[in-house]
Amino acid sequence: MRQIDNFINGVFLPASHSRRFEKRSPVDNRVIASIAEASHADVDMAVKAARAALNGEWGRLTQDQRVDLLYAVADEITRRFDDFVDAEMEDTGQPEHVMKHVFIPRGAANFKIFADVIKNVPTESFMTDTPDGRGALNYAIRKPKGVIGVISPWNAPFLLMTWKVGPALACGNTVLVKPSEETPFTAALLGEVMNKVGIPAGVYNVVNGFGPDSAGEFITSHPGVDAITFTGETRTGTAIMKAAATGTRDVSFEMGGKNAGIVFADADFDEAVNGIFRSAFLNTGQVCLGTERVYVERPIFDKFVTALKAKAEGVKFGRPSDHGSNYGPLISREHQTKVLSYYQKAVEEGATVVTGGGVPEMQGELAEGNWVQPTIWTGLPETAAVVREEIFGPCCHISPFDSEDEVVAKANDTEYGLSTTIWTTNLTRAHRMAGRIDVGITWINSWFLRDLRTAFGGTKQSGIGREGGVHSLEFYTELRNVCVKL
Ligand SMILES: NC(=O)C1=CN([C@@H]2O[C@H](COP(=O)(O)OP(=O)(O)OC[C@H]3O[C@@H](n4cnc5c(N)ncnc54)[C@H](O)[C@@H]3O)[C@@H](O)[C@H]2O)C=CC1
Ligand SMILES: O=C(O)/C=C/C=C(\O)C(=O)O
Repeated sequence: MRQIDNFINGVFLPASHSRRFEKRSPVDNRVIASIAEASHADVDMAVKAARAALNGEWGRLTQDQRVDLLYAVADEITRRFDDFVDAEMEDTGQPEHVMKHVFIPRGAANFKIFADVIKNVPTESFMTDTPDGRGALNYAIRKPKGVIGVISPWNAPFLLMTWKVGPALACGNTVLVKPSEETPFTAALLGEVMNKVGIPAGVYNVVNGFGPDSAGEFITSHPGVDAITFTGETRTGTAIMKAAATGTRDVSFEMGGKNAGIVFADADFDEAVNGIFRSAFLNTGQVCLGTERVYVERPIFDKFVTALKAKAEGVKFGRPSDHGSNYGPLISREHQTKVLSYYQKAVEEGATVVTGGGVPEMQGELAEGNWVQPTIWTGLPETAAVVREEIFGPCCHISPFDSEDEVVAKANDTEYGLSTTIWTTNLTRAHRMAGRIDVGITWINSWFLRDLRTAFGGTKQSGIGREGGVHSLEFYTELRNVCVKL
């Protein structure tokens, strides 16, 4: 059984009040780890360590030295690739191929890309006229914002945590990370990496625990934290925003979604089916960018539903490392209960259950895991709860549509605005649609195809701010203007 401690000032420490909590495996609900729950005093100690590093060795490094260290972090993650894959598989129960090809390589990339960005992105300068004709030069310099609170979720723990830590460190900040209580493993492993490559003590700190009245709230309400970056549920974002208002700290939020997938009759049919299958069911549907509302142009509606059903019924449930398995459980019993309550609600609302709707039959210890079937519904109005509310499970509702105006109106009729995926061979229409759908990220004939230089974030209740490439620099640095009279 793993013992996970907090990582403060370069040292793994148990909680000062000795409290610990259990971590269970999603595949069979066995207790697989004991986690130190950070106290208020631990968080305070971590904030002080982060501040001291900022004012000490870390703050004195040149940009080139910092960049070299971040490259070393990425290389060390790659050298310990199998450890990270194993830890994340154990934590989330998700298949090995997803860890190996998406989530863990992305963690390493998150350090490299922002090391490159900080090195290569210029700041602005202006030559300014003055009344005496001598002129002035204005130029901007970037300064780290300070101690950054990083609050991250459980669905892609390493990817989403490093997506914040990478740019924060590249910009010269120090961080205080609170991974989700459901998935603390890789944040702890990253502490070992930081020590190994020589990141100064206090730059990267991890405190474990829960949200309210625990490590999450202790971070967001701590006056020594200069800015907060959060990924998680919209209602948690609301609570964090209130906490951040004290001291008027800056926030960057990536939150929920109820994303639409749109398939036109002229789409490459097989590619569209595969694309929507991935977007609805990857990671057992626990992807903020995932598609829970699918709209298919009427002439191909029945054929599309049949094809997606066949793919959903082809998944192989099992442990991440089981040969031949390609489908994992939900993260927790609590989340399984939530998702199954929506499966029940869909039936009560009159849905046609095309496939799924329950729990697969699992053998032996696996029968105790948080499994649910990939589920497809049709026949519901746009007002149905399962069509409006984020479920965050492997399920989607499919409706037919007859016109572009109709589908744009339906796609936009939500409080969220994170992403959409559009499938068509008519690129003129695709570009037009991209301008009309109110989301932060539109994929055309693709989904979750990421270029880390691009702006990432949501409109409406899906987020505040953009991260990625230069946009991350806007959040993780203060731009200061210097005016020189010539
Ligand atoms: N827009 C995006 O990029 C993404 C959004 N998400 C969203 O995340 C959600 C799933 O993740 P969860 O971990 O369930 O989200 P959550 O909001 O329950 O928890 C996220 C983190 O916030 C912490 N937390 C909870 N209450 C807090 C409080 N009052 N103060 C400070 N910290 C607090 C939790 O302990 C956890 O570390 C979904 O809604 C999903 O859409 C997930 C991934 C990406
Ligand atoms: O690519 C990103 O930066 C964000 C990805 C989000 C997920 O992987 C997720 O929500 O699962």
